[in-house]
Parts: sequence; structure tokens; C-alpha cells
Amino acid sequence: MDSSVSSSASLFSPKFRCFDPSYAFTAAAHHKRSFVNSYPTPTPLARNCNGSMTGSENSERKIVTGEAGYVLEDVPHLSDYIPDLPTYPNPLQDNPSYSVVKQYFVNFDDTVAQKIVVHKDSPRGIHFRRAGPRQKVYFESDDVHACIVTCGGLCPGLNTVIREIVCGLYHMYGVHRILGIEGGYRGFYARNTIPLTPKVVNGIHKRGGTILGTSRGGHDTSKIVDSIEDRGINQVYIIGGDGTQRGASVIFEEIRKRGLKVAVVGIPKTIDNDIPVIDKSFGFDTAFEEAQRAINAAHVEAESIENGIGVVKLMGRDSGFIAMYATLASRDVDCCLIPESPFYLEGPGGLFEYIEKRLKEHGHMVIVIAEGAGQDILSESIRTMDQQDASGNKLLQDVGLWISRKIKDHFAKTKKMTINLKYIDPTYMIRAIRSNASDNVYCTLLAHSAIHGAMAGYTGFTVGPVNGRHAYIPFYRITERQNKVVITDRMWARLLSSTNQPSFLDPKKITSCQETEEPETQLLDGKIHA
Ligand SMILES: Nc1ncnc2c1ncn2[C@@H]1O[C@H](COP(=O)(O)OP(=O)(O)OP(=O)(O)O)[C@@H](O)[C@H]1O
Ligand SMILES: O=P(O)(O)OC[C@H]1O[C@](O)(CO)[C@@H](O)[C@@H]1O
Ligand SMILES: [Mg+2]
Repeated sequence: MDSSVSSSASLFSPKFRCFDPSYAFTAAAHHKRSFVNSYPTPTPLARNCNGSMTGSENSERKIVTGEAGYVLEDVPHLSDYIPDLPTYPNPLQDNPSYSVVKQYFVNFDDTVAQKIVVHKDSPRGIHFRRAGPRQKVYFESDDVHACIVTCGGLCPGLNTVIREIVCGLYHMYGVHRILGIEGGYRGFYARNTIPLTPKVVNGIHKRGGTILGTSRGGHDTSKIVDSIEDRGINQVYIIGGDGTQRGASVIFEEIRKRGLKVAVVGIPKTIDNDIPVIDKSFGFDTAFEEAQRAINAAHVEAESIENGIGVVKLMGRDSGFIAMYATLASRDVDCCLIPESPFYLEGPGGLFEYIEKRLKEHGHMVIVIAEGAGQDILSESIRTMDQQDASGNKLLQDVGLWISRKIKDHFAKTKKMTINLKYIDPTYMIRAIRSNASDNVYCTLLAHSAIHGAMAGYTGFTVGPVNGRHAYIPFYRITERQNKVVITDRMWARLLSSTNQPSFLDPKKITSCQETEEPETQLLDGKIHA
């Protein structure tokens, strides 16, 4: 350990570089109460003062076990790798708005259960550290220099999260130095920054998009961390989807490797609602609400003409949540096609047969299709080179246009009936809008939870609600898998029963599917929507 670096240096400068490997276990001591600490991969967090590392720090997980099968998947803390960090009383205790709240501070040991539907003999299972303000903080307000960056595709609520981070830092913690990084990750070294104050961000929650701009495509982690170091930034708020959270995880590792007193916080964003563990992602409610306008239009068009068919394409590259919830909300949809549920066109039980039946019975119908649905059959009929966007996401063929053409061709060929098909593609209209009231409140809670976590010294985590309680979730939990609609879950059954569409599935396959898949999201588990 470099004795030349005093503990006050660790307080005031992010350039605290040296540490003792034994501090890998400081958190264990720090966090210990009735828990038994079991770090399965106790790799020393740092080796030397040059910042070079050996071992796989990425695989390190901070697992704390307790009685009756209790497991805490904890998040890193600055004190894990920086010794002797001083703490300060939380300024919120003197804040007139908050000081009146009984038990405003969360208990140190509070954790949130991932599964809340249990049986008499179930183990207590996986828990995450509860989000919220702590009595002690690891930053003095005047020393905080925060920054905010938004990456990936747009989503309603980005501006609200930005606004609430800025206002929360200002008003709750008296933090006045906050930088907006322009244009996504690359903006750290290739673009300008914007000083953010409550005045600058006032009213931005009423606008769609992100005032900071965003980008896809790769970035240079080293350059980002250099920029963080050079600017003296010590709290980094990163808003983005799965790719962004992967990037945040790598940035965190680099920061830990360099031994910097910098908290890295991810705020999960994806309009597709495909982030695991959390109840839902912000902007999702707004998106499927906005989708109603397109579905209504399709319905009005379809029901006004004989054998009218309205086709609406909605976002959802790999997950059909927007299409499923928009369909369930509307009740005017006769068929919802999502990536998770394979379908076929021709023959008994196929889509064409169902359309014919529906038109005969009702004279019109509405089809909602998620952009990632049917890509397998589409690529069989249109052979093209696989293409990717700048971030490596597969670029999809336009399934809405394709299916509209297929339906038209089918009825033209079979001459069974003359149809009138209208295709509506509101893709970007449902995400380029401001967040609705419910998402605004949700974004505020996310921003506050993120701030409380960073001020309390937690780092390398994503924030989000788990069973309605906000929690700090390790990055790996958010990035290791994608949330999908489970078509053997009751929610999909509700959809099938509301549209009356065929399941397009062989019941035998459904049974084997059911045995292997278990929904993780609480959206599916029923707490919110049961
Ligand atoms: N596997 C990865 N590892 C590290 N960084 C990544 C990775 N994938 C993406 N990133 C970084 O995150 C940024 C955003 O990623 P991406 O374009 O995939 O959007 P996203 O965060 O997944 O959001 P969306 O929900 O809109 O897809 C990229 O510009 C890139 O710098
Ligand atoms: O056209 P862009 O900006 O790359 O974003 C489109 C994609 O982003 C998402 O909204 C979220 O990943 C997808 O559903 C969609 O395909
Ligand atoms: Mg993504």
C-alpha cells in the first residue's frame, strides 16, 4: 500500500490509486452482521499501484449467505478497494422536506427478495440490497462532481431521469457540480459537455428524446476513464439499455482497477422492457399507451370497410412485451405476433386460415406484430445478408411490410375474398415522445435511488424496482440474460384468450417448454398484473 496517499486524498481526489488486496474483504467486514460471508471467487481486487491486475475481476461476485437459504447478491462498495474512507452524516437529516419522515433512512441490512411467491419450505432465496438513503454518506457534497450520459436508442423518460438526477443531487445533497456528457459514451472524449443545473433541466421532462443526445457503436473504455479522471468526476450516472450496462460494467472494472474513488451507477433503459430482474423499465408504460393510437387507427380503418385488415408493427427486437401489453390494453386486436411465439402462414392452424375465419365472422380484423416476430420465416422467403447496427445489434427485415404483402398475395391468389389492408408503422412515434405521468414518477424514484446509492458509496450497480421495492442490482445480473415474454405463462394465455388467435404451437412442445422455463420478471409472476 502506498503510504504517501493519505486518507484525505482519498476523500477529495478521484486519483486515489493504491490499495491493499486485503481490502477486497473490507466490505465483508463492513457489511457483516448476522450474515456468513462467502465470496466464491475471492480474487484480490487490486495488485499494485500501477493499476495492473491479474485474475478475472469481472467474474467476482459479492455473495453473502445467511440462514434458511438466504442469499444476498450484493453490489460493490468503494470501501471494497479503497481503505479508510471517511464517512459523513447524510445532509438529508437537516433537509426540512425529509427530516420529518419517520425512518427516512433505510436500515443497513435491508434487502429485497427476488421471489416473493414462496412455499412453506422454500429457501429464502436471492435478495438484493435495498435502495434508499443511508445515515452515513461517503462523499461530502462540495466534493462531488457528477456526470450523466445517455446511450442507445431513445426511450420516453430519458429527460425525466436526467432532470431528477440533477434536481435530486442539488436539492437533497447540495451537490452543484454536474456535467452532461453529450452524444453517448463517445462523448466523454469526443464531444462537448454541458453543465447541468436545476434551471437548465427545468421543463425537460415535458420533451421526448434526451437533451444530452445519444449514440450507438463502440467506445474506448480507457479514454472514458481517462476523461473521468482528468475532469475530477467522482459520480458517473449512466442511462441506457443492455449494451450500455455492459459498457458501464467494464468502465466500473477499469475504475476499480485504477483505484479511483468514483461511483458508477447504471440506470436501466429500454423501451422493449427486456431487462431482467427489474419489474419493468421506464418508458415502457408510455410506449404501449402511445401504441393505442396506432391500434385505434388500424381498428377504425378496418371496421369501416368490408374485409378490412389493419396491421400495426410495434417495437420489440427480441421481446414482445410492447406488442403483448398494447394488445391486452386495446381489446380491439385479433392477433398479436411476437418474437417468442413462432407462427406459420399456410395450412390448418396457420395465420391465413385464422384471418379467413375472423373476416367471415366479424368482417374486419386487427393484427399487431412486433418487429422481431417471424424473422425466421421472413428470412426463408427473402434472402439477404445479415446486417448489424453500429453496436452489433442485428438489423431486422421489415416484418410489417412483409406480412402485409404476404396477406395481400394470399387473398389475391386464392380469390376467396377481396380484402382491404392498411399497414401502420408507428415504430419511432411510440418512443420519441415525452413520458407519461406514471413513468415520470417512476423515473424520479429511479433517479433518487441512484443518487442515494452513489452518495452511500455503492458502485458498479444498476438500480431498479424488484417486487415494487427499489434495489441495487449487480451489473452481471442485468446483462447476463434478456427478459422475454414466457409463452407458457398466464399472461400470454390471457392474451390468447382476449384475441382468440391460435397459439400456433404443438401442445406437446408447450409441455416440455413449461418444464424448462421459469419466468423471472415480476411482470410475469403476477404481482403487478395478476
Ligand atoms: N457488449 C458491450 N460491451 C461494452 N460496451 C457495449 C457493449 N455493447 C454496447 N456497448 C456500448 O453501449 C452503447 C449502447 O449500446 P447499444 O447501442 O447496444 O444500446 P443499448 O444500451 O443496448 O440500448 P437499446 O435498448 O436501445 O438497444 C454503445 O454505444 C457501446 O458503446
Ligand atoms: O433504430 P434504432 O435507433 O437503432 O433503434 C431501434 C431499436 O431500439 C429498440 O427500441 C430497443 O432496443 C428496438 O426495439 C428497436 O429495434
Ligand atoms: Mg440493446
